Amino acid sequence: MTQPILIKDTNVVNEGIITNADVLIANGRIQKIGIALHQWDAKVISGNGKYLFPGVIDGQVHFRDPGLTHKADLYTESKAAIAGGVTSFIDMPNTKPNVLTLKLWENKYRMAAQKSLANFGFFMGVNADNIEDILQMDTSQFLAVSDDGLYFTKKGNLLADNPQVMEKLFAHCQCIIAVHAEKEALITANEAVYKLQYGNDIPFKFHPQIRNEQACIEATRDFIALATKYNARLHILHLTTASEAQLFDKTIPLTDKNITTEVCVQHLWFSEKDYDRLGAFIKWNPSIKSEADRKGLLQALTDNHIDLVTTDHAPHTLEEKSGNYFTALSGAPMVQHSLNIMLEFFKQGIISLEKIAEKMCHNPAILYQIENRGFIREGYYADLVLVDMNREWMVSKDNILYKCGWSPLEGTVFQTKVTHTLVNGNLVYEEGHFNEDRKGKALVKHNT
Ligand SMILES: NC(=O)N[C@@H](CC(=O)O)C(=O)O
Repeated sequence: MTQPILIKDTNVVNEGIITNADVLIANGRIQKIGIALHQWDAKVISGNGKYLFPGVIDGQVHFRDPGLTHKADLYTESKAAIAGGVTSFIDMPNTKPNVLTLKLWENKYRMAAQKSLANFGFFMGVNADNIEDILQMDTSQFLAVSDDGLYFTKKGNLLADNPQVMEKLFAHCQCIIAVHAEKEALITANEAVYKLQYGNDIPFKFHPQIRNEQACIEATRDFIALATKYNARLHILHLTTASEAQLFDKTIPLTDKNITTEVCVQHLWFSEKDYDRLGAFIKWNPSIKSEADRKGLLQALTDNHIDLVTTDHAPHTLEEKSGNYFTALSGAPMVQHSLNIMLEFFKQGIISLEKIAEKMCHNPAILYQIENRGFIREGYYADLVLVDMNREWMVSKDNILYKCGWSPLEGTVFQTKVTHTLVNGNLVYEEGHFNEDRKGKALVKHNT
């Protein structure tokens, strides 16, 4: 039995409102939300002046375990996540080997149960190599299948570039199909044009012209058409252009949507103007695009064209990020700072706290049908984040927890700070200190 925890006198941000309340936690769950609660044997945490959010659920991360653990692993990255208020994550299949079989997928759950401090779920990988096997399986057991990142190991194997594979998958898959929507053929043609002029040393600022809007929107349009044809459940990962966002219906409630999408914090935070300063550090796929796209994506998020905020946390070592346009790997770490970024937008008057909770906590739980998480409700798991809304700090090497040890945000001053993070009712993070006794749990999919 662990000691109960009583968070006193805090501002609870949940389901569209902010209320002043106490929250009592025992046996891993939220026992009671109310006024002037008492519990004689509880550890009391003052929430006075602070804001309590449901733990963030990051719907897209690359924690690199197994096989790529020189740059990240389930322990290091889950720890970084928790320091940033992320209590659950769903990890992508482009680990080594790629997660293309049931055995490898189950193995990831076994590993995470030993190593991860946060709760975990795993995408099942799907591409041209394993499509027949996938369709023999009960796909409803997966939170989702995804092709994300798999093209790194075998170029040209993106779903968007394999019409026959796509048709089969969309016709038969019984779970969410989460896709990386970029047309590789267009990108390769653009690369060739810039290569003629610059050789291998194409300046990074041309990344959005190479991995351009057209490559994204054409792929996104095709995926939507296919999902509509088969009435399939499609989720487009990491949207990067304002025009794509308009393809998604903002009027349908999330529970009724068959076609959903997300945006990553980096595409809300950085834009084209940052390439000169940060170069390869902000080379992502899909690319960081124009300032108009950045603003358009923020607008599309607040007006509900976009359903989720994720990170696509994709760490690489500094060595892997050095080199020329072609050799510097795409992706960067983000999971420790995503809530901070969104709270900075709140400070700028762009988004409300309630909307942040909706897009980062409630909606991932609804979209991936995650049982008893994502909300501050009696009986739900106590995955909670307490935030001091007025504490400045600067991202620097000595507070970055990623195994790769760097962030494109170094030098950024945030005005808010996570002070406490609870996972399954355990106080795993408190003012810079970790309690690593308890590991995270597998996310469970509910049946409705
Ligand atoms: N997003 C990235 O730029 N990189 C991802 C792969 C991917 O999502 O394409 C990675 O795994 O490094």
